[in-house]
Amino acid sequence: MRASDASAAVEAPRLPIEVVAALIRNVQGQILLVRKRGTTAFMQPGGKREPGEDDLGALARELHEEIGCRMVPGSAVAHGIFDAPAAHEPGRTVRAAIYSIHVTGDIACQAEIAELIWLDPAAPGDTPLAALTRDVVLPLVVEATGNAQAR
Ligand SMILES: Nc1nc2c([nH]c(=O)n2[C@H]2C[C@H](O)[C@@H](COP(=O)(O)OP(=O)(O)OP(=O)(O)O)O2)c(=O)[nH]1
Repeated sequence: MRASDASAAVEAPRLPIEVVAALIRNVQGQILLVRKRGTTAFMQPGGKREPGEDDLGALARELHEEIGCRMVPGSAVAHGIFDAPAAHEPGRTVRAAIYSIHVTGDIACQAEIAELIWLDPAAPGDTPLAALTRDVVLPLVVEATGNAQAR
């Protein structure tokens, strides 16, 4: 390897891991989180887009693959795009387009999901959470809930 190649390898910026992520709430205001097989942190359902997919197409596919349910058409509300340290890949950043959505059908762990929980966003306790969920999603939900109660 030439010296210039070696330095390029060291200095090449690592692109963020781009995902779409779902914020799903029940009538009690709890949020749905999943834990993938072989991992410890709970996170938003979702994942990487496949070539040619738009955000909602990817989200609908990931939801069905991960938790078996369907996205209610027209229910998605975009919160924006947020960065956080990636949960499973040390040193990488995850860049997530986050959508609140409603779902229909039974919710149940599918192949790659080990566990799902409904978490009170105001009281996560010691639940192990991915950074995106802990530092972005929970504050989003708590702020939105506070604003709604203040009205
Ligand atoms: N879905 C999701 N991924 C997250 C969150 N937080 C976070 O760091 N990630 C990271 C973990 C992974 O590095 C990456 C998602 O990759 P993944 O492998 O689960 O995506 P995928 O289901 O599309 O899987 P694959 O096609 O690569 O097999 O984003 C989150 O809240 N939801």
